[in-house]
Amino acid sequence: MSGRLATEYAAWKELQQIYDEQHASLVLRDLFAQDPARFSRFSKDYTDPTDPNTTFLLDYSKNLITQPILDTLLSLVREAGVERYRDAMFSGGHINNTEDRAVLHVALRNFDDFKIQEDGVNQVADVLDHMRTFSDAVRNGVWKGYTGKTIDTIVNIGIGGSDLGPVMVTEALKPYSKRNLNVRFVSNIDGTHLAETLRLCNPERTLFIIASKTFTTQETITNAESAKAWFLSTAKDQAHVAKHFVALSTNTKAVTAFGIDKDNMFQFWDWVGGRYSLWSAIGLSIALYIGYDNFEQLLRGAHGMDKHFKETPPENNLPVLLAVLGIWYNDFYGAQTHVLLPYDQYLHKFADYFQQGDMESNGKSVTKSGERVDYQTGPIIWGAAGTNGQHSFYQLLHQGTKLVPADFLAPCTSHNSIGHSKHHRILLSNYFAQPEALAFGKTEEEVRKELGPNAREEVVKSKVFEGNRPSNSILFPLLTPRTLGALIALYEHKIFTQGVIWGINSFDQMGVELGKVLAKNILAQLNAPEDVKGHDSSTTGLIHYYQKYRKE
Ligand SMILES: O=P(O)(O)OC[C@H]1O[C@H](O)[C@@H](O)[C@@H](O)[C@@H]1O
Repeated sequence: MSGRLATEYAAWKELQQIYDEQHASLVLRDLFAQDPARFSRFSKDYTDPTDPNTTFLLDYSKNLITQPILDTLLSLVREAGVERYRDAMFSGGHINNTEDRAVLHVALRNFDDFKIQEDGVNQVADVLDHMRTFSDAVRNGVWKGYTGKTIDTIVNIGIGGSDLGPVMVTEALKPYSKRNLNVRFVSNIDGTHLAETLRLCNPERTLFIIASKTFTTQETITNAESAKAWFLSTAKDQAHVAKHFVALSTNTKAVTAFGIDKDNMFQFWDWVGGRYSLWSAIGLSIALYIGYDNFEQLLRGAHGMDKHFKETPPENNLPVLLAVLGIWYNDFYGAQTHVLLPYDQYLHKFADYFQQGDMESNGKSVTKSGERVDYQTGPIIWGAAGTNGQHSFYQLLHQGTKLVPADFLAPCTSHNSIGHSKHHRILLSNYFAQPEALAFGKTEEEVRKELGPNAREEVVKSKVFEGNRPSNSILFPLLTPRTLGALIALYEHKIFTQGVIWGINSFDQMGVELGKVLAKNILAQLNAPEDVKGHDSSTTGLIHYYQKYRKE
């Protein structure tokens, strides 16, 4: 267990010095002008080591780096022991030290390639088989509801890691779905979410998937109980539940206590973190929606990236490169956020997904050995699909006072070539233009030339784009299950690498606990004003106001 403070590394100190001395002269316009080979120097073609047809391009030339800076960032990777930690993860080491657990989402998509020893790993193939048999039966209409009708709607009830991955992937891979099967997601405890979803469902033809690693999450269990009550209000007989409710969990006892048959439970293990679980049984809604074969392609794409991450030296290792570039801005330039900008409507949930993936992993302020960090850790992740973002927040990206490093992602070919791909050409012209505008801006001189000698001074100034705003561009042929798997794993390993450098445990989530405990206490006090005890005056006042106006 390392958990060293990142600021103690020699490479970190060196980077600080480089930043202090050079940042004012790191200007993308100049860097490109000085080096005609900059693009080829700072871009990489990825080819899946297990499948030559899965490829993408990562262009990181529009970053505020030179070769010596990148070399120093990579020295930091070596000094922090990223490769050692990576190997420990892949071999089942208990790198989640606070919970004393292995971190083995890579074992869920391994296909017997890496040798991994840990309880449960040898059951992965059986669970995948179970998922295949079940999803085939539902999709082919062999699995029937209690009145003999086929299933037409899947409702996944889960939250956090038991929701966001399946939501993102089913949206992303919609072109691979069988269009006569709907998939819906209920996550929020707000009854509105369940009520509005149930309005669209026929109890005779709906399959509920109760997805919860722990099977104790208040939102999920409450939603699941209410869904069961809704179902039974029509189906009447408890015996019919078996045809309409399945569970995805590590907690067999709680699943059977809920009334779900053990045969209808899809197992996973404590070494699968919630936010890394879409590859496990938690992906059942994905397999149902796009078919098991496509789900397997997703896993295989991720496995290809795992192999790349495990076997490639840092200077050519794409997750490592993304990680160090992020650290350069986060820790030396003081960037607070990182924006994910997919130019693909199918990826419109990508940023939401990595909000949990990144922020729950690296939003920590003590190291693995319990020391308070004296530097910034995980960034705020946000984003939206292009071009919508351009008409919303890009103003700030271009001319605001904040530095927001950006990742632009796009497919060369769209699944929807309407208008002879006219839409896609326009979309991609924006995908190419935005990083260019961010990087190179528009000088005062250029603005003056454009507006002529009579232009008002304030207008000239308002039209200047300072530029020098960094970005990565990722371009792939088509958004296939395999490519998506590779892209998700790319970001997972980026997060891993940054966590190791920051010396934190990226695999626990203690920060979600306190609010849960306080809410439980407050729930017991909501009935009467005199029950409200032990709070500050603000919390007490808020609860009293609610009690005055609520209606059952
Ligand atoms: O799958 P579960 O156990 O219901 O947990 C759902 C979510 O709960 C908490 O918010 C965290 O622990 C998340 O990491 C987790 O994904």
